[in-house]
Amino acid sequence: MVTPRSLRPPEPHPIPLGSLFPGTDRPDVGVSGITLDSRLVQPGDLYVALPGRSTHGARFAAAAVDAGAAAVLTDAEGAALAAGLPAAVVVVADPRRAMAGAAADIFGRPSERLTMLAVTGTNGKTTTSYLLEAALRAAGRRPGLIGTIGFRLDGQALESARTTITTPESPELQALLATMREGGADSVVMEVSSHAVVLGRADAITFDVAGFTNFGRDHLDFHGTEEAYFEAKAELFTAARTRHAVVNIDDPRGRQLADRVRAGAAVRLTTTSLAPGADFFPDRIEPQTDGSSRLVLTTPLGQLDLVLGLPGEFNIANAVTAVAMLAAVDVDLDRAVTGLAAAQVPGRMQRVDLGPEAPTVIVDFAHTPQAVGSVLSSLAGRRCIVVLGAGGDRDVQKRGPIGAAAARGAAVVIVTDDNPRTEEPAAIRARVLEGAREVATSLTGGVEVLDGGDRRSAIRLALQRAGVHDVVAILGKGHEEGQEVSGTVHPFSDSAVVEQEWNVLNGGAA
Ligand SMILES: CC(=O)N[C@H]1[C@@H](OP(=O)(O)OP(=O)(O)OC[C@H]2O[C@@H](n3ccc(=O)[nH]c3=O)[C@H](O)[C@@H]2O)O[C@H](CO)[C@@H](O)[C@@H]1O[C@H](C)C(=O)N[C@@H](C)C(=O)N[C@H](CCC(=O)O)C(=O)O
Ligand SMILES: Nc1ncnc2c1ncn2[C@@H]1O[C@H](COP(=O)(O)OP(=O)(O)OP(=O)(O)O)[C@@H](O)[C@H]1O
Ligand SMILES: N[C@H](CCC[C@H](N)C(=O)O)C(=O)O
Repeated sequence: MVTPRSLRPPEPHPIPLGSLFPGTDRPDVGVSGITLDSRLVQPGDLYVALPGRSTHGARFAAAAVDAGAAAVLTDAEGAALAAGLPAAVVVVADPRRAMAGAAADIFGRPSERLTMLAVTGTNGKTTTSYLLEAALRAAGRRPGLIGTIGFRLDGQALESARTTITTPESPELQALLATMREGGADSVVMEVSSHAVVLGRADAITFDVAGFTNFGRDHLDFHGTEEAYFEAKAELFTAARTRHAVVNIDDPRGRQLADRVRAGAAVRLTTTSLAPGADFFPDRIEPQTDGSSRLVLTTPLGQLDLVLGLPGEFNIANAVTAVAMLAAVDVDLDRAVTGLAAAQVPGRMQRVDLGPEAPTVIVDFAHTPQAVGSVLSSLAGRRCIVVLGAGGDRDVQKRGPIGAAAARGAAVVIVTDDNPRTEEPAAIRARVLEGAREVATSLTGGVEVLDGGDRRSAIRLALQRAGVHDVVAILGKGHEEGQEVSGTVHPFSDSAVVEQEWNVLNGGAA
């Protein structure tokens, strides 16, 4: 079977172009779908020709029309490029913003018939979304899930080719919401990245609740400054975008956001924290030997007992945020929290079991300095060997701090490649190594910092160096099943490579 690049509801319902753009000179043209990629055009689509970083989508308008596009939406520059096309052309000042409204209308405004829950924050979006999904299902709801790992309906993966994009562009997003609604979803949990807010991907949706997990260093390549990055996230908590804000106030940006929402008085506010002083916080945390925790939460609705299967204090914070979001949309909490005991997230604090004679191996998606720090502090108490790098074509300023966070939390730091993309792998490693070495030389404990070369070799080295009582933490790629090098994605799964290299080290076949 060919995996579809994007999902659409099976029965298109054409609507007149004039109902989308009342000023158009071709109001009767019927439009039954929408896309911003000429390669994905289906007959009857509105092709949105957007200006991009490398080219203008209008250069592909002729190909889109050949593929059956009924109309083209673009800006003035695009209109000049698309002049003479045998299709209706609608010209607006900001086609990206217009696209979101048109996508919602074309697919029947599905979000208005769903309970919509958004999660944003530098780290924890995917984890919190999975916790929400598990809890909603335990409460008898049928949730859709949209995020970095993919799309799911009621716990089952939907078949669709994926990149690592967290929040799809509005045409794909609205089509997905409609597909989920037609598939019986009553609610949708989605990750909303800061890119998505700036690029208007989730415009035309008013969420019932939006949750804020935390704020740290990432994506300065896209946003330019930390302030702009914060403002992008804060925008999700305005009345045009959500009815209720659930804000974790454990970091200064969370407190700033909560103050702002409170002062604005247009959006209901619930605060969460790991400590007293918020509406929802854990009153008691009892760690269990298997990594799970028994929690008693204080909430405005009374005390709530629950078991959280995911290890790590930061996951307790994610769980508290999830519970407060469920309360905000009136889900039966006593039933919902029973789903949190068994909830798992692929590639997040994932244990790779190599047997009783082997070190403990953890695969985790930590790819920010803050996430690396949280994971390593959750493993404190045991000698830890960490394997990590940083992605190419992403925020260069986080590379040194990622190395530094690793050196602060581990006994041995093995620096390797993440997804180098179009960059020279050794140059990326050099920045991470530099950050790690700076910290290592300032510490008295004798942290060892090594250049592990390619990822397979680095994993092998870590396993060679680890004793049975040690922990090997392989960070940055989590659930990813490929490694992108110079435009090609090579199959690569950290957990599978760990198993292969362990077998080889123990005399077996790869
Ligand atoms: C760097 C970046 O943000 N790029 C976005 C941008 O692409 P671009 O400007 O490079 O586009 P371009 O290549 O110049 O092409 C211009 C237009 O022509 C179209 N085109 C191009 C070629 C063709 O044959 N046919 C065609 O129609 C393209 O679809 C595009 O609309 O416009 C595209 C569509 O408009 C976006 O999908 C794309 O996101 C890319 C895929 C991306 O990687 N984004 C990342 C950075 C991202 O969004 N990340 C966030 C953050 C996750 C987190 O929090 O960790 C996310 O939500 O995933
Ligand atoms: N609340 C948290 N605080 C700090 N670190 C966290 C938190 N939650 C998760 N992490 C760390 O961040 C990593 C990524 O977590 P997760 O995938 O849930 O975040 P995300 O926001 O969805 O990331 P991305 O935006 O890249 O998809 C985890 O593997 C873990 O190491
Ligand atoms: N959503 C994040 C994921 C990063 C994952 C890491 N493995 C990398 O490739 O940098 C990004 O696109 O920046």
